[in-house]
Amino acid sequence: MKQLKCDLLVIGAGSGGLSVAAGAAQMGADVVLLEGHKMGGDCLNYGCVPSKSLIASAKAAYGQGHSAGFGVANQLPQVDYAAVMDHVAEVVASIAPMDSQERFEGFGVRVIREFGHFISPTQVQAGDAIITARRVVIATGSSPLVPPIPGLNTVPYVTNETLFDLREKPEHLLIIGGGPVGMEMAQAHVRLGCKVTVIEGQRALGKDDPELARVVLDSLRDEGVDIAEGAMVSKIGGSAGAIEVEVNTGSTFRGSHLLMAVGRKANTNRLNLAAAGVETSRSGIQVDEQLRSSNKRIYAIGDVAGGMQFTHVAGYQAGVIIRSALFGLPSKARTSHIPWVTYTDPELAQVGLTEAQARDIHGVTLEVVRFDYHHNDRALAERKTGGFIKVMVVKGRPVGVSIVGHQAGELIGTWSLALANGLKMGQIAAMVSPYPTIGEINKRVAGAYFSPRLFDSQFVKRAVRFVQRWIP
Ligand SMILES: Cc1cc2nc3c(=O)[nH]c(=O)nc-3n(C[C@H](O)[C@H](O)[C@H](O)COP(=O)(O)OP(=O)(O)OC[C@H]3O[C@@H](n4cnc5c(N)ncnc54)[C@H](O)[C@@H]3O)c2cc1C
Ligand SMILES: NC(=O)c1ccc[n+]([C@@H]2O[C@H](COP(=O)([O-])OP(=O)(O)OC[C@H]3O[C@@H](n4cnc5c(N)ncnc54)[C@H](O)[C@@H]3O)[C@@H](O)[C@H]2O)c1
Repeated sequence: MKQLKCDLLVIGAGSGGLSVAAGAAQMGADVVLLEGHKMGGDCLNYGCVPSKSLIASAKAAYGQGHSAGFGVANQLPQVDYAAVMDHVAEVVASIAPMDSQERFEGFGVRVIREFGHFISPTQVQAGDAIITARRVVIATGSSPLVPPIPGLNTVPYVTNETLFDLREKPEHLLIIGGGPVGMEMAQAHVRLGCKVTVIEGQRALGKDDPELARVVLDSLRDEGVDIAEGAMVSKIGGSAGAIEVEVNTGSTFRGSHLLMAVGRKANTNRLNLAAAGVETSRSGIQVDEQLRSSNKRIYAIGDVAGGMQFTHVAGYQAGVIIRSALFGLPSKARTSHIPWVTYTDPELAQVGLTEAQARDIHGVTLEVVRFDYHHNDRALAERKTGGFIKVMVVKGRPVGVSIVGHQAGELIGTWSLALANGLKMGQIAAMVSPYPTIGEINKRVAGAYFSPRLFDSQFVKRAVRFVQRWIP
C-alpha cells in the first residue's frame, strides 16, 4: 500500500469537489482528489450540460415550427435524434477539458482515479493508496433514485445517466416524476417530435410557487405534453417498446420508453462512513452551518449534503469551506440568496422566499409587487409576453423573488445580488437598464414598488404644489 499525506483530501471530482480542489491547490494547499468514475461528475456528464444542450436542440426545432408570427413561414422540423445526441456529446466534450485530470494536475492537485472509502476518522483508502489528510471534503454527489415500484425491474427504463445515450427517438416517452428533470426533459422531447406523458404523484414543479408553476405547466400542455398530477405510480408492466404504468387513481399510461425522474439519493454507500464517525440522515450527510459533518475534520458539500441540489450551490459551498479549512476562519453557508432556475420555456426562477413562505414569516408587513412581461417592449418584439415577476418586500428590502417568463434565469441574478447584500428596492430602482432589454423588468418592478408611494401620495402632491409656487 502507498501511504500519502496531504492538507486536504477531496472525494469526488464533480461540481463541488473540483471547485474546492482548484481553489485550495491554487492557494498553496497540498491537495489529493479522488474520482472513481468520470471527471466532472453529474453536471458535466449526466446533468446540467447534456440537458441544456438537448433543450437547445429542442428550441431550434420549436423555432422552425413557430416562426410564422415573425413573418417567416413555419416549417416542419426534420429532427435527427441521433444527430441531436451527437450535438449533446459534442458540447459535453467541449467543456470536459475544464474538468480534466490534466488541468487539475496542472494546478498541483494529485488526482487518483479510484473510489475512496474511510478506514479510520482521518484515513481514506483509494485503490492501493492510503491517504492521511488534515481535512477531508466529501463531494460524492447523488444518483438517480429508483424506487422499488413493483414491476419496474421487468421493463427497460432510462435515468438521467442513460437518457443521453439513446440514439433512436422515443415514439412515446413516459416520464415518472414532474420535478425539474421530468419537466425539462418532457418539453425537450415533445419539441423533438416525441409524444410525452408525465406522471406525477403530487403536484408537478411542486417546489415552486404554484401560481408560477401553473404558467409553465399550461405552456407545456399547450405544446402537447400530457401531464397527470396526483397520479402516484403503483405498478409497472408490459415489455420493451410497450410499457404500462399503473397509478393509484386506477388509470394506466402506455408508452414506448420510460424515464425515471423521481429524485435523487446521496452517494454515501461506498464511503464506509461509520469508520469515520460521519452521521447521515435520509437526505444525505448531516452537516452544520459550516458544512462540517459529525466528524469536525470532515466536510460535506454539494448533493451528498442533501440540501439544495444545484451546481452553483456546490460551487458556493466550496468557497465557504475553503475559508474554513485553509484559513481556519469561521464561515457559514447561507441559503437565502441562492437562486434556482428550471429551464423550461418559459423559464421558472426563484430566489429567497416564495410569496407563501414570506406571508408565513412576515405576515402583514409583507408587500408583494408584480410586473408583467407584456409591458416590456423587448418581450413584445420577441413575442415572449407570457409571464411575470413577483417581488416579496419587507420594510423596503426584497426577501424573495419569483419570475416566470423568457430569460427568467438571466433576470434572477440581480435579485441574488440584492439578497446577498441586503440591498433596498431603492437601489434596484436606481439602476439604469439599457432599452429595450428583458432586464428592464427588474427595474420596472422596483418602480412598481415606488409608484404608488409617489403618484398616489397626497403629501407628495402638496409638496410639489408648494415648491412650484415658490421656485422662479
Ligand atoms: C438531469 C439533471 C439536470 C440538472 N441540471 C442542473 C442545472 O441546470 N443547473 C444546476 O445548477 N444543477 C443541475 N442539476 C444538478 C447538478 O447536476 C448537481 O447539483 C451537481 O452535479 C452536484 O455536484 P456534486 O459535486 O455534489 O456532485 P457530482 O457532480 O455528482 O460529483 C460527484 C462525483 O463524485 C464521484 N464519487 C462518488 N463516490 C465516490 C467515491 N467514493 N470516491 C471517489 N469518487 C466518488 C462521482 O463519480 C462523481 O463524479 C441537474 C441534475 C440532473 C440530474
Ligand atoms: N434546472 C435545474 O437546476 C435542475 C434541473 C434538473 C435537476 N435539478 C436538480 O436535480 C434534483 C432532482 O430532480 P428530479 O426532478 O429528479 O427530482 P424532484 O425531487 O425535484 O422531483 C421528483 C418528482 O417525482 C415525484 N414522484 C416521486 N415518486 C413518484 C411516484 N412513485 N410516482 C409519481 N411521481 C413520483 C415527486 O412527487 C416529485 O415531484 C432537483 O431537485 C434539482 O436539485 C436541477
